[in-house]
Amino acid sequence: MSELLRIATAGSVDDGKSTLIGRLLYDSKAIFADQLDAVATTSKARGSDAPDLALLTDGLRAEREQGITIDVAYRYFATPKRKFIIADTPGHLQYTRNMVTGASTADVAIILIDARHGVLEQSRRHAFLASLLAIPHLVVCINKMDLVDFSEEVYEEIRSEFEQFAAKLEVRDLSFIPISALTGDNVVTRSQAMGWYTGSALLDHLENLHIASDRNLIDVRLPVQYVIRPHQSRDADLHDFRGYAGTLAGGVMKAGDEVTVLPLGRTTTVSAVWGPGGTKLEEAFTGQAVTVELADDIDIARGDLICRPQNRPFVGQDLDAMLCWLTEQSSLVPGHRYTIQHTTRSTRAVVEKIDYRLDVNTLHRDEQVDELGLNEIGRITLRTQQPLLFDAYRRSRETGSFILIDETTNNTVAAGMITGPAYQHDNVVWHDGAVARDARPAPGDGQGMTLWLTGLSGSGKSTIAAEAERLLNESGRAAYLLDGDNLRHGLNADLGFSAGDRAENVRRTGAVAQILADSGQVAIVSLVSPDAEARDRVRAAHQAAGLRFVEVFVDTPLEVCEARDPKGMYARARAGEISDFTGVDAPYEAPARPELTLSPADGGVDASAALLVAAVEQASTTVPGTASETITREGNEDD
Ligand SMILES: Nc1ncnc2c1ncn2[C@@H]1O[C@H](COP(=O)(O)OS(=O)(=O)O)[C@@H](OP(=O)(O)O)[C@H]1O
Ligand SMILES: Nc1ncnc2c1ncn2[C@@H]1O[C@H](COP(=O)(O)OP(=O)(O)O)[C@@H](O)[C@H]1O
Repeated sequence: MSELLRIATAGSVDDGKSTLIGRLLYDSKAIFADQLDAVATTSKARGSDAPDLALLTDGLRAEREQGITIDVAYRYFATPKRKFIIADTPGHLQYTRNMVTGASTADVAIILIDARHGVLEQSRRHAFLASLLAIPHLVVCINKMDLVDFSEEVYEEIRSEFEQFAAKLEVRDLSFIPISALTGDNVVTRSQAMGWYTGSALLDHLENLHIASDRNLIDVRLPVQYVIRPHQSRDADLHDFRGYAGTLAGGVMKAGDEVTVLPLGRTTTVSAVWGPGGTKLEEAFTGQAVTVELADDIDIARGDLICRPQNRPFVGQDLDAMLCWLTEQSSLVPGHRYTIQHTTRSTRAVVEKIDYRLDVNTLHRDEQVDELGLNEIGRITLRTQQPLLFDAYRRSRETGSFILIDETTNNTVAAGMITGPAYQHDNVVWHDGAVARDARPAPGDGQGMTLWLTGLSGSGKSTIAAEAERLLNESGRAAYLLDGDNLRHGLNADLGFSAGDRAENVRRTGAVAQILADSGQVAIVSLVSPDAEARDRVRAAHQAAGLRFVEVFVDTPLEVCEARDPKGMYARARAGEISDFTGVDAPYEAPARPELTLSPADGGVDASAALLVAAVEQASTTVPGTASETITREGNEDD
C-alpha cells in the first residue's frame, strides 16, 4: 500500500497556488479527461492556447465564494509511488483560520513565494503557522522563476532571507525549490532552464519525503470513543464481548501489553486488538481505528484513555496553550465559559488569562491584551471542569490539541495547541530553609553528591546505576537513582529529543539531583545527556552550591550498544522509525575530563557497579564544591 502524504499549501492566489496545484494534477495525469477538456475549452474561449491550470481549482473557489461552508477544499491525486491529499486553503484574510483547521494533520506544508516579491510578511506568517502546527516538513517553492530570468541570485537571496527567519522557529525539515508553476519548471519534471539547481523537482521531492518516522510510535494513547458492552449484541457469540473502540492516537498496541486506564489508574492487560470489520490484529499502529479487549472488567467510559503504565499523559485541569481564535462573531474574553472538545472527551472550560498575543508576522509578544479577535493567536491559561488526559502538542498532535465551542451558538470558536500543564509560577521567591546542610540527620554519613552517568543508549547506564544504588543502600548509604527513562514519564514527560529538549532534560534532572545531594543523599543520574556543555552547566551549578559532582562516562562503543539493543531502539532508528537517535542520527559528545570512565572491559555489571561505589567513597574525601579529581582505581592507579 502506498503511503498517503497530506499536503497543506500556503500562499495567496497571486502567488500561483491554484496554478501549482493544477500543474501537479495535470502533469501527474491525475485529472480526468473531461475536466481537462473543459479547462482547454474555457482557456481557448478566454483567448489562450495553453490551458489555464488555475481553472482546475476554480470550481472549488466558486463554491467557497458562495458561502463559507467549505473553508478548506481537499484534492486527491496519486502517482504510482504515492497517494496525495492537498488541503487547498484559500488565501486572504481567513488564511490563519483556514490553515489552522486545514493543516493540523498535514505531513508537509508547501509555502509559495513569488520570486519577484521575495519574502513578504505573509511568507513569514505561513512559516510561523507551519511551525506552530508542528507540520514536520516544510517546502518553500520560490515560484515565477520564469519572470526573474530563472536567476540563481534571486533564488539564493530569498532562500537565505527565509532561512534566517525560520531559524527562530522550530522547523525540523526545510527545503527550497525554484519553480515556475505556469511553465512547469521543477514541478513534475526537472527544469532545463535552471541547470544551477541540483535538487529534485517538487513532485519527486513529495514522492520521496520520508514520513514514517514522523509518527509517534512511542507514546501509546487510545482515547476511548465507544464502549461496546456485553449483552448489547444480539449475536450470541458476542454476548459477553466488552470492547473499547477508538483511534489509536499514538504508539503501538498488541495483545499481551500491560496497560493503564486513565483517569481511574487501573492496570490490566490487552487481551485482543481488533481492526475495522472485526479482523484480529497482531499489532495496531498510530492512526488506526481499533477495538481492544482487556483482561479485567474495568469501568471505562467514553473520554477515558488507555496508555502504558510507565508512559502516561498529563492528567489535569489547568493547561497552557497556544490558541487561535476562529470567528468574527465574538472575541475570546477571559472568564467566558466554553465547551472544550479534547480527543473524545468534552467538558466545560474557562480561559483564565491571556498571557500574550503573538504578532505572527514579527513574532512580537504583546502582553497587554484582554481579548483575541478573528485569526489572532495567543498564549492562554485554561481551566477545565473535568480533568483532561493530555500531552504537549509538540509531542502528540492528537492528544495535544483541542477546540473550543461556543455553548450558545454551537460554533467552533477556537483551535488550541497545548504547550503543557499550567503551573502557578508568578512571583516566586526562593526561601532559605532553617536547617543547615550539615545539621541534617542525613542518612549514611551525610556526604551528599551527584554521580552523573552519561553514555549512549544501551551503554549500560541504567543497569550499572541500579546495581550501584542497591549496593550503596545496602551498605547504609542513602542513594537514589534518577533514571532518564523514568523521569520522562513524569517530571520530564513534556520533553522530546530535540537538542533543546535534551538540554532542558539535563537541566531539570540536574536540579533534582542537586536537591537530593543537598539533602545528604547520593543522587545517581543515568541520562544519555549527549551535550557536554549542558552537563558542564550542571557541574557548575553543583560547585556553586558547594556540592560534589562526579561525572562518569559509560564508554561502551556504539557497535556494542547496537548489538545489545535492549529495547530494540537502534533497530527502529536504523529503520527510520525513530529520528534524532543518539549515535545514529544525533550527536553524542563524550566528556573531556570525566572523573571516572567505565567500559565493558571492566568485567561486567557487578565490576562496574563496584567501581561506582568506590568512586563515592573516594569523592567523599574531597572538599565539596571543588573540581574533583579523576577517580583512581584500586590496584590500577594508572587508569
Ligand atoms: N531519539 C532518541 N535518542 C535517544 N534516546 C531515545 C530517543 N528516543 C527514545 N529514546 C529512549 O529514551 C532514553 C534516553 O532518554 P534520556 O532522557 O536519557 O536522553 S537525553 O539525556 O535527553 O538525551 C533512551 O533510553 P536508554 O536506552 O535507557 O538510554 C532511549 O531508550
Ligand atoms: N558490562 C556491562 N555493563 C552494563 N550493561 C551490560 C554489560 N554487559 C551487558 N550489559 C547489558 O546491556 C544492557 C544495557 O542496557 P541499559 O542498562 O538499559 O543501558 P542504558 O541505560 O545505558 O540505555 C542491559 O541489558 C545489560 O544487561
